[in-house]
Amino acid sequence: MVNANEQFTRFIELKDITVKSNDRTILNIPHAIIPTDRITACIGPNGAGKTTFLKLLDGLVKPDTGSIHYSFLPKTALVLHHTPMIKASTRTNISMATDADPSITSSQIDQAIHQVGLSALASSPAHKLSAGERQKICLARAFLLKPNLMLLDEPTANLDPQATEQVEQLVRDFKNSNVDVVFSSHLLAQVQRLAQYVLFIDQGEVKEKGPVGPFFSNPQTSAAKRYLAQELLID
Ligand SMILES: Nc1ncnc2c1ncn2[C@@H]1O[C@H](COP(=O)(O)OP(=O)(O)OP(=O)(O)O)[C@@H](O)[C@H]1O
Repeated sequence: MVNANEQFTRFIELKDITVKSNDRTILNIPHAIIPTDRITACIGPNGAGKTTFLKLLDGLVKPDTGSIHYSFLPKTALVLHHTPMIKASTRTNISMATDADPSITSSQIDQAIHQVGLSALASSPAHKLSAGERQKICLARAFLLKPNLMLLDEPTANLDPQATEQVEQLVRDFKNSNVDVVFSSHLLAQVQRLAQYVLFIDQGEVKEKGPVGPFFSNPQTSAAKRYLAQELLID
């Protein structure tokens, strides 16, 4: 059931979710709603469970208990950080999306390369590109799969400010072309720039959630207060 104060047009509802690994509980979410009609950020300390959470939404990780209800027919694309490139051109790496969807056309590939700003590097060896350029390859490949929900795990990890800005703009472009986005990040300023909604995950639990503004100005839980204070020290 959706909280009466929070009217979402598209959302994912989790009930009684646990994800375990070797008897260790990695996620424990009795109930949570993730609005996908707005850009949603997952934040929390290292090892909190953010990547596992995104994999769960993607279906890559199956819950040990509980259920996930999508208010729409999900077609997800998950982009993990540190995705390796094959030793081939940018275009070939992006074309690998056709393995998952053979109906992708050559002109759609060109369009995706153009959209992420890699036209000049289309023939360059992908494994020699910068971290930012490689991330754009991953985003282009994911976008080609025509998802309605992009799940991005730390999409600007290890990127410089200029590449970060470009990737953030691509995320906005995705949203503007009706692709919902849920992303994880350790960059609080980025979350405030990009997201409208935030989920604070700590020790495998969604400890706090809500619109970005109130979360940052007035966090409710001691765990979120502590996390924000510590992150701001190193931001
Ligand atoms: N395949 C796995 N097998 C065993 N343990 C795992 C596995 N994947 C994740 N974990 C554990 O689950 C916990 C959550 O990991 P996860 O990568 O989801 O956290 P995170 O919040 O994304 O961390 P970070 O911010 O460091 O990327 C960690 O303690 C991790 O060691």
